[in-house]
Amino acid sequence: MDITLLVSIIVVVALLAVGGFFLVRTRRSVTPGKEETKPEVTGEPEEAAPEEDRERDAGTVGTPPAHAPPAEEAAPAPAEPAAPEIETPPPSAGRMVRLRARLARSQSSFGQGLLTLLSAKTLDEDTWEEIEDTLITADIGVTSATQIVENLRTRVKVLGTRDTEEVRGLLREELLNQIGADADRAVRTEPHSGRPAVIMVVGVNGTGKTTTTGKLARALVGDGRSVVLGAADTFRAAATEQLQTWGGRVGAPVVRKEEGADPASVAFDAVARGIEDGADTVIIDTAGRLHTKTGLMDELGKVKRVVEKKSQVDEVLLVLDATTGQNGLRQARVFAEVVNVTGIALTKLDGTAKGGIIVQVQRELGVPVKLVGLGEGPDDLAPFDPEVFVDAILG
Ligand SMILES: Nc1nc2c(ncn2[C@@H]2O[C@H](COP(=O)(O)OP(=O)(O)OP(=O)(O)O)[C@@H](O)[C@H]2O)c(=O)[nH]1
Repeated sequence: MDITLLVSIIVVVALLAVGGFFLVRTRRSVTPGKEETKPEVTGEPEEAAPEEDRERDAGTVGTPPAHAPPAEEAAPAPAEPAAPEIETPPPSAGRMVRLRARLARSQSSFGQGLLTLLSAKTLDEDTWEEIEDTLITADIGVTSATQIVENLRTRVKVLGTRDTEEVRGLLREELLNQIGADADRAVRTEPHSGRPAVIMVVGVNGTGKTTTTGKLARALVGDGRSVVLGAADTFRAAATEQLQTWGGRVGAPVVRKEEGADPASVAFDAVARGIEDGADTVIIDTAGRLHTKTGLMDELGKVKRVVEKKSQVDEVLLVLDATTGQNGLRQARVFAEVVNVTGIALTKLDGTAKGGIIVQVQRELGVPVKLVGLGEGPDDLAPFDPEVFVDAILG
């Protein structure tokens, strides 16, 4: 082979090899760059293909690109928040019967204990003492417990029998006597002289005032009444919100002011609003206050006096927590001195077996228990019915 031809072939092969090498390098150097910028489904594309745009508009392509407006911006302006749905609460009649099972759950152990003791073969001194202790443990109070035992002893002796049904009947009568089956327990909610009835709700912190105010408003609305609520617990902002929620659910207007406002002025305005609206009942929720704090108790007296410049106060409901026992009694005494309590709302009776507090608090204050709270549900407040109560105790 000609040397020139051989050299030419070598040069051509060398050129081809070098060219091929650069071609491969260039490709390699482009590919990773593309990989860095190319979006994955959730990445950021340089420019979306029209098809992709349509898909994105339809919301079918993953996360939107960072430079694209967020979905919320693109979406039409949100509609006005829907007005809360006004509920139609059930009427108050027969509530305690409906809640009897709950009452039986919390109170019947005490009733069953009494019945077992009374049905014992021999009713000796020790057994009678045990009966008295059982009554005292249920917070019925020593005076009432002694009276019940004395009466039962006499009647059992006279009757000469201890048939279970008869014993049950005797105990039922004695308990009803102590509770007072004939007391006037109606909450004064009726409008009069062209004005709404005015109810003030008072008590120490956490007893359930706001909840009871809300539940009572619901029950009244359920009975076909119109109600205005006064959020005079200006001390605790959450209480106003809580009351607003209760009112909103049943369409009852709530008169409120900023946190720390003068509670007397809120109460006054609420009554004025009630009169203006021709409402049936105005219920004023007041701040929880310790009965031991003179300043706070004076303030409560002032709230009542200021309201009375506008209208008489028909009902002062003292809310007592049934689980606090003797302490509740002490609170009741002090409140009664300051604001002339006319009725008691005994809450949380579902959480204690000490239902006997009803007897004691009425005896101490001479004021009837008018309402009982039997749970946290919106309709778990009932007008107090002594017979249903005693029957729940005795099972
Ligand atoms: N189990 C039960 N809980 C109740 C009852 N009544 C109220 N409560 C609960 O008691 C707690 C306190 O109720 P509120 O109404 O906030 O008490 P308040 O007296 O207004 O409280 P302050 O404004 O702090 O004085 C809440 O968790 C209520 O749900 C009842 O009858 N049974």
